[in-house]
Amino acid sequence: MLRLEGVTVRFGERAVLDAVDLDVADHETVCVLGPSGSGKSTLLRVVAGLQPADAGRVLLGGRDQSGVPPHRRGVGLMFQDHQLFPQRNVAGNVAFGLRVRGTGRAESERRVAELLDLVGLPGAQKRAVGALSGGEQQRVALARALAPEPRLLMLDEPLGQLDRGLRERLVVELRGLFGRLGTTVLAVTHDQGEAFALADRVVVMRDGRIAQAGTPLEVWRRPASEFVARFLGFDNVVAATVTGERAETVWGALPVPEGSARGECAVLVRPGGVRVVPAADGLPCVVVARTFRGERVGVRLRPEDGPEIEAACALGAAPEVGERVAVVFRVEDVVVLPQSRPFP
Ligand SMILES: Nc1ncnc2c1ncn2[C@@H]1O[C@H](COP(=O)(O)OP(=O)(O)OP(=O)(O)O)[C@@H](O)[C@H]1O
Repeated sequence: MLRLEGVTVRFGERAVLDAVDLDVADHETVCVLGPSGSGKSTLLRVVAGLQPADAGRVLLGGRDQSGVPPHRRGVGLMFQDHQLFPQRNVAGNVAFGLRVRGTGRAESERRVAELLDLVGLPGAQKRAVGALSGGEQQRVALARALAPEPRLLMLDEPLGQLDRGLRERLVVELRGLFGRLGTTVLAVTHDQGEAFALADRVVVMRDGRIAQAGTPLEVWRRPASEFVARFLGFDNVVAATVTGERAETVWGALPVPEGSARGECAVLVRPGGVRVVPAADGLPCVVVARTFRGERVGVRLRPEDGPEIEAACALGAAPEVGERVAVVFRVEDVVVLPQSRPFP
């Protein structure tokens, strides 16, 4: 459906997109994740035809899009601030793209009603957009983007402005909706929770390049680099030398999965794999903080040497601040990070 081949965009000396290759299959939802300034919006703008590429090609349905203006690409765009037309009511907003295409009045009304049902706002045609809540406006913007039946729907921080509860609900609804419609979606977000919940595949960007692409589970289980691991919120990362089934680190010898590549690297331990044990049996640490995280307590531990360690403990089992404990590491939660490009 969509293919980017070596797409590069430069602003002055700086490559904001640096030889990006990306494929999006029919009916697939791909979420592009990355810190501010990593080039996510620029990627969408290039695909939409709003930003020319300095090198490389964008293909839609196998056709090179160079020279094809935005309105002829058949892509729908929904921006962060959803830019509804304030002087039009809900129906006027949703029907906008249909009118531009010359759809007749009766057909347009039918389609607007159908789309409003779809986004959970049945009968809202006559409501003024200014009187809608943030979440309702977001749904209207989505209905408007879907109305011309774009072959590719692109969303830029689609839920950025909304509060957490509403975002979590809408993500679930969107995923269901895209599945039912068979829409192909390329979305951009800086929120990993949102990307993981929405996407079939996530693409993590760093400085205009793809740092990792994979299913949410693959990326979560096996971050490809220290950058990706830290971006996903994993901070238990330490320099290591893998010598076989062990990795030598400043925290002592850590067990590593069978077949891990030997040599210098960084190693991540997920907090769930840090177990607090009786003091004689592991790496001695002092508890420096406890953070309540719902069913678990995040316990911050300071070893004698090396970076602090975060453990996720069961509610009743979390040690108190100031306590002296020891920790051991579960091999299932140890990940050898093959690319050790320094962070940040
Ligand atoms: N028209 C422009 N002229 C010069 N620099 C630009 C232009 N557009 C974007 N940039 C720069 O390119 C970089 C990437 O911008 P982009 O908006 O693609 O990042 P982003 O990952 O979407 O960030 P955010 O999450 O903050 O929206 C930024 O450093 C930005 O300042």
